[in-house]
Amino acid sequence: MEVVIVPDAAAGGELVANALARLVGHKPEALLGVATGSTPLPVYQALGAKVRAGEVDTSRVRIAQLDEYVGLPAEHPESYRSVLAREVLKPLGIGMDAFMGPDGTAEDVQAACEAYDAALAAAGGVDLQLLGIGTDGHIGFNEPCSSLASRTRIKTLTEQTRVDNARFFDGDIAQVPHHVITQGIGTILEARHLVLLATGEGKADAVAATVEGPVAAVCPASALQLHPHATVVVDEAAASKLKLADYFRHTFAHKPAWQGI
Ligand SMILES: N[C@@H]1[C@@H](O)[C@H](O)[C@@H](COP(=O)(O)O)O[C@@H]1O
Repeated sequence: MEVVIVPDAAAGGELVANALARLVGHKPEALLGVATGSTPLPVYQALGAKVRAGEVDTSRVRIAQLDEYVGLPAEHPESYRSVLAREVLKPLGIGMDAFMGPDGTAEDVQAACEAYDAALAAAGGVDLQLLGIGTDGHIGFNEPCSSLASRTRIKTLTEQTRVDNARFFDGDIAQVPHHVITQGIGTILEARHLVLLATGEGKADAVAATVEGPVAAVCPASALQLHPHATVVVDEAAASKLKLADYFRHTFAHKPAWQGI
């Protein structure tokens, strides 16, 4: 696992956007796995700027969704499908025909989950999966003690996650669904490159457990330690509880520039 410590969220956004641009440069039809939440927004902004400047051609890029609320109509402004259409697809100039995600309104949720896993595999698999992290170490919506081998399935949110996400629902927790569909941890681990981005002091404990703790289902993000190509990009605040911070800084500073992340 590589840990890159950046000065701030904007620098993290630029670093990850550069990695995405480089990927799309050598694989124009790349399948990019994207995450919602506030943390990846600087990535989408930085990549959007490159698209507008003509530095990146997204005409063949495909986008895959990580997780979704169950029961919110697709057109609800806070369904993750709507959020991604607004925050990722539109700024990157990508049409909904290049988008794939689970159906959060399906009557048979389990069948919709299995269909999504099959669709990801049929599409050739995710090339780069961008991840945020919850304060409890969740990735996607894989709450603590999710099986590290899990596939896409329905999950029940913890109250903490519902409280954290109420800000997107006018601060009204009653509007936050209890159930979600999330790519499983086993599904996420199948992506060719995992990039987890974390910013702010509130993520420092979760980042330390992810990077320096044991691989344990109680911290779902620690599963990244099992992946052959996982990159954790953190700002100084999110890195503040890493014991090996100086080592990570030294290693990245001396890495050959051509290698990227
Ligand atoms: N399902 C999403 C996660 O994918 C995201 O990583 C997390 C953190 O969000 P933020 O980046 O806003 O802190 O929020 C939600 O729970």
